[in-house]
Amino acid sequence: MPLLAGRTVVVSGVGAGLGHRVAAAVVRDGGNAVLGARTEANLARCAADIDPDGTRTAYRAADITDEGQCEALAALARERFGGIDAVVHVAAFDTYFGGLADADFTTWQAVLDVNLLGTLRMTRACLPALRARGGGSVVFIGTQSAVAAPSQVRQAAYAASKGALTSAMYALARELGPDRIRVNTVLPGWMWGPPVQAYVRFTARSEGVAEDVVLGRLTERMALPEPATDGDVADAAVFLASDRARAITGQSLLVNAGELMR
Ligand SMILES: NC(=O)C1=CN([C@@H]2O[C@H](COP(=O)(O)OP(=O)(O)OC[C@H]3O[C@@H](n4cnc5c(N)ncnc54)[C@H](O)[C@@H]3O)[C@@H](O)[C@H]2O)C=CC1
Ligand SMILES: Cc1ncc2c(c1O)C(=O)OC2
Repeated sequence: MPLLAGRTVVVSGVGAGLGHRVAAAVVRDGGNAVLGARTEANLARCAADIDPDGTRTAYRAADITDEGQCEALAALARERFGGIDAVVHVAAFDTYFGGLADADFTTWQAVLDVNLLGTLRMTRACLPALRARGGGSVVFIGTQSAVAAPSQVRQAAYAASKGALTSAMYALARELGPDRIRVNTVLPGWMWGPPVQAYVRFTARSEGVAEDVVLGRLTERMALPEPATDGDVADAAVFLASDRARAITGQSLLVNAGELMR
């Protein structure tokens, strides 16, 4: 049987990068994907791409800083597909990098409001539906920067927001375990998708070096020759979302081509 046959998975933060890949993997593996993000045009494009017939996707604009919009996304899943089996939280404020000395704490608060509280808001909105199914799976997307000195600097707010999410996972795994709701985290490292591709292009151009040189610097610390792609991270997320992970909860899974191994 396909991994997600008959299952409905809510995906937050469906833009050009990981969210699109998770949604695609859900449909590929036989599930229904309910897509949320702030920009409806991106959602329509994603749905048309992964499900041209429109039978296994539904979408609506949902900003995870707004509780009502989180609840509306969960309601859409119930209306369209009769419930929720899993939620994968991709949405994140991941573009802000700045040092502590010149920190603008208003921005730092916004990072926490999206990455930490937004993810928890969205989780809460899905809880009644997950409970009604007799169990389910919650998948957070963290970052390797939350668990080790990263290959990036000037991102204390971002790393802290994702680290707090990983910590919340432990408490929630215990809290929701009796209802057979599992809570796990995928920790990507440098993930080869549109945002990192744009970073490599930008850095190569601004330093006047070839893109291969910049990519070489990123992969230097990895055990494997190439970085993980957003598709690799999506595959880990749909595994954790599926019943094949039925005995796995409260766990962090690094998907980073072995970057921290040496
Ligand atoms: N790119 C990388 O190498 C890494 C990415 N990550 C994490 O992976 C996930 C996906 O990242 P990418 O594919 O790189 O970037 P992305 O830009 O595709 O993903 C973030 C998405 O969240 C959306 N979003 C932002 N604020 C939102 C809000 N308030 N409500 C709803 N949606 C909102 C954005 O519009 C975007 O579509 C993020 O959680 C990111 O923190 C973690 C480690 C490395
Ligand atoms: C948003 C983001 N971009 C790039 C990277 C990370 C990240 O969290 C990370 O942990 O390692 C590389």
